[in-house]
Amino acid sequence: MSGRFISLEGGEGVGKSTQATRLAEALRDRGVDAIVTREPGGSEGAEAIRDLLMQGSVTRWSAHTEALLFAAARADHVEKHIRPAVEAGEWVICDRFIDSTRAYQGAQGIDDSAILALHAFGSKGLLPDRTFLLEVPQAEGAERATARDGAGADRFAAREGSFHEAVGAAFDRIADAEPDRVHRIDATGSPQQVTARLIDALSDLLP
Ligand SMILES: Nc1ncnc2c1ncn2[C@@H]1O[C@H](COP(=O)(O)OP(=O)(O)OP(=O)(O)O)[C@@H](O)[C@H]1O
Ligand SMILES: Cc1cn([C@H]2C[C@H](O)[C@@H](COP(=O)(O)O)O2)c(=O)[nH]c1=O
Repeated sequence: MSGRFISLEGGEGVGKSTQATRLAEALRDRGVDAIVTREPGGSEGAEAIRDLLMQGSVTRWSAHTEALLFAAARADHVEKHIRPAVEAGEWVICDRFIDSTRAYQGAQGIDDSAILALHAFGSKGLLPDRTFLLEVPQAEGAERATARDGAGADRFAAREGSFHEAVGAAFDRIADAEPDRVHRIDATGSPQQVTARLIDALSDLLP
C-alpha cells in the first residue's frame, strides 16, 4: 500500500518542528509507520545545500539563486528519500516543502509560476497529500523563535518584520487558492492541543 506525504508549513517559530515530531509519534501510536524529514535538507545532498543556504550574510544569495538552490535540494530529497518512503508505505511528515519556496522566495519577488516550473522539472511536481498551515500571530511566532535561537538567527529569521509579514501573506494566498490540499491549523495553545487538532484534521486519511 502506498503511504502518505504530509507537509507542515508556516512562518518562523509557529511550531512546525515540534509538531512534526509529535504528529509522527501520534500516528505511530495509531499503528501508522511514520517518519519525519525537513527542508531544506532531508537527504545527504540536500543537507549540504542547506548549509550553503542557511549560513552567511542575508545578502549572500540573490532571491533567484535561492530559488534554484531550494529547488535543487528538494529534487534530491524527493528522489532519494520522500518518494521511496511513500512508495514503501510510510507516512512522510515533512517540516516545510514547496509552499515555503512559494512564500519566502515569492515574498522576494520570484514569480509563483517560475517556482512551480522549477518544481515540475526538479521534483516532477510532487505535491503533499495534505499540507497544514500552522497559524499563530506573527509576534508570538517571532517571540518563540527568539527564545529558542537567541542571537543565533539564520539568514532568513534575521530579516526584518516586513519580510515576515509578506511571507505570511503569501502563505495565506496559497491556502485560499488550494483549500483541498492546504488546511489551516490554529497553532496557539499547548503543543498537545495543536497535535490533537492535526490528528483531527487527518481523520479522513487515517486507515
Ligand atoms: N504550542 C507551543 N507553545 C509554546 N511554545 C511552543 C509551542 N510549540 C513549540 N514551541 C516552542 O517554540 C519554539 C519554536 O518551535 P519550533 O522550533 O517547533 O517552530 P518552527 O515552526 O519549526 O520554527 P522555525 O521555522 O523558525 O524553525 C521552540 O522553542 C518550541 O519548543
Ligand atoms: C524550505 C524553504 C525554507 N526557507 C527558509 C525558511 C526558514 O527561514 C529557513 C529554514 O529554517 P528552519 O528552521 O529549518 O525552518 O529557510 C525558504 O526560504 N525557502 C524554502 O523553500
